[in-house]
Amino acid sequence: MDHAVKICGLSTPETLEAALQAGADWVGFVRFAKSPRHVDLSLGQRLSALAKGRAGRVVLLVDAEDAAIAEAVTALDPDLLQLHGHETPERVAAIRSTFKKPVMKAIGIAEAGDLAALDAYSAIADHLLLDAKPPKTPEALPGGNGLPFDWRLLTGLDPRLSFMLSGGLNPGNVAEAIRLTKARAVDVSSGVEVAPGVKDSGKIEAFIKAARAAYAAPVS
Ligand SMILES: O=C(O)c1ccccc1NCC(=O)[C@H](O)[C@H](O)COP(=O)(O)O
Repeated sequence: MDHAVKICGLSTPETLEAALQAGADWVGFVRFAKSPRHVDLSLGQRLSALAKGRAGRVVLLVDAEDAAIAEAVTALDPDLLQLHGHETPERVAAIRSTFKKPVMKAIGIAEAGDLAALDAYSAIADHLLLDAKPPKTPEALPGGNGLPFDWRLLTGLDPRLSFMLSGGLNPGNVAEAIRLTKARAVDVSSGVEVAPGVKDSGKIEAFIKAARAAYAAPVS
């Protein structure tokens, strides 16, 4: 995942094409009915087929049962499963083994103590996504809220730990986020939208360009 850029929550062929043309390494499709970015199986299948061989295809699931995972895997044929709920390390291991797909576990970070979860998940998941914890309001989504966490919390991490950074990134702050956290991969959803669930091709291009420039810059 070195220097990888993921655009999450794509739900139209036009914005997916913009992400692919701009050089996204990963594209994400959300399977969570309460999300404004949710794709049904038919649309997800169509979008995933458009991306096949051009970028890694990620299906995002939240505390999904095996049957729901099975239908998403069958229809969307993902290259990676992103688990964005409260899945335990045991559940992550079971999903990985049952579906024979690499998994990326999202871990919510709000304070230093949240980093304690990293050891258990890094032993099992293929990738870790460090994201902001959702606000404690009943209507908040488990992710995709456009909120950053305090990136300084990551400065003491073992430099060998590879993770994807997300939460409130946008074209204007992604370079600083990469510089501060040394994240080897970045992920965005709200920061390339004009309204919840409505992606903007220009913002997608700007985000990928800014991340690429940051990764090309000499390390300070
Ligand atoms: O995007 C959603 O609607 C969503 C719903 C449920 C769980 C996760 C969800 N999104 C996760 C992401 O898009 C990102 O991986 C991450 O949370 C960053 O989002 P953002 O802060 O909006 O860039």
